[in-house]
Amino acid sequence: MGSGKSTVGEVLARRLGVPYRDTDADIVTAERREISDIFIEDGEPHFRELEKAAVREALAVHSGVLALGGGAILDATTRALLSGLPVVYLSLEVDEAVRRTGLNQARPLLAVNPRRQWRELMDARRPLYTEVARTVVATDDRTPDEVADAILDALELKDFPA
Ligand SMILES: Nc1ncnc2c1ncn2[C@@H]1O[C@H](COP(=O)(O)OP(=O)(O)O)[C@@H](O)[C@H]1O
Ligand SMILES: O=C(O)C1=C[C@@H](OP(=O)(O)O)[C@@H](O)[C@H](O)C1
Ligand SMILES: [Mg+2]
Repeated sequence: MGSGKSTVGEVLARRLGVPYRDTDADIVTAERREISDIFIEDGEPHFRELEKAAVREALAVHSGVLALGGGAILDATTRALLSGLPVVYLSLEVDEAVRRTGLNQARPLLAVNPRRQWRELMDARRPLYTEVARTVVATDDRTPDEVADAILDALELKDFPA
């Protein structure tokens, strides 16, 4: 959360001239309610089911850049679907994560004590991100454009689509 998946995903897709899609946005559109409302009204397990289906659907029909929500990789089926794809793990440190997500109530998992919550989530998830990612790109001192550049470098796509 806050590493810039949604922001950089869009920049990257534009650079590559391919479509962009974000599974959180897909869920919001399909449900006609915000992610935070889904968490409040139906709980996190229900959100995770919606998320798993949204990722499966997007991977089946979308070709381009896909931004996932930060917790999507908690699901083993999702991790299996991602294996072999050029998955990028956008990393960042806690100070910058809190600066970026700050007082934003859109992320229900960070609504109370964001610094501690973010650290705990990351400690649990880091091994899963590392497991599914082809490459890790640090985002702390980079603008979204610079992060997109670093991704293109890391995936050796600088000359795409030539
Ligand atoms: N490289 C960056 N530098 C500074 N701010 C950023 C950067 N990437 C994203 N942001 C900002 O951080 C917030 C979270 O970005 P977002 O793309 O929603 O992250 P994610 O989808 O990983 O949760 C947004 O306000 C966005 O404008
Ligand atoms: O990390 C998480 O568990 C979540 C991250 C969010 O997406 P971003 O990573 O795009 O903020 C969103 O899917 C939801 O609030 C849960
Ligand atoms: Mg996002």
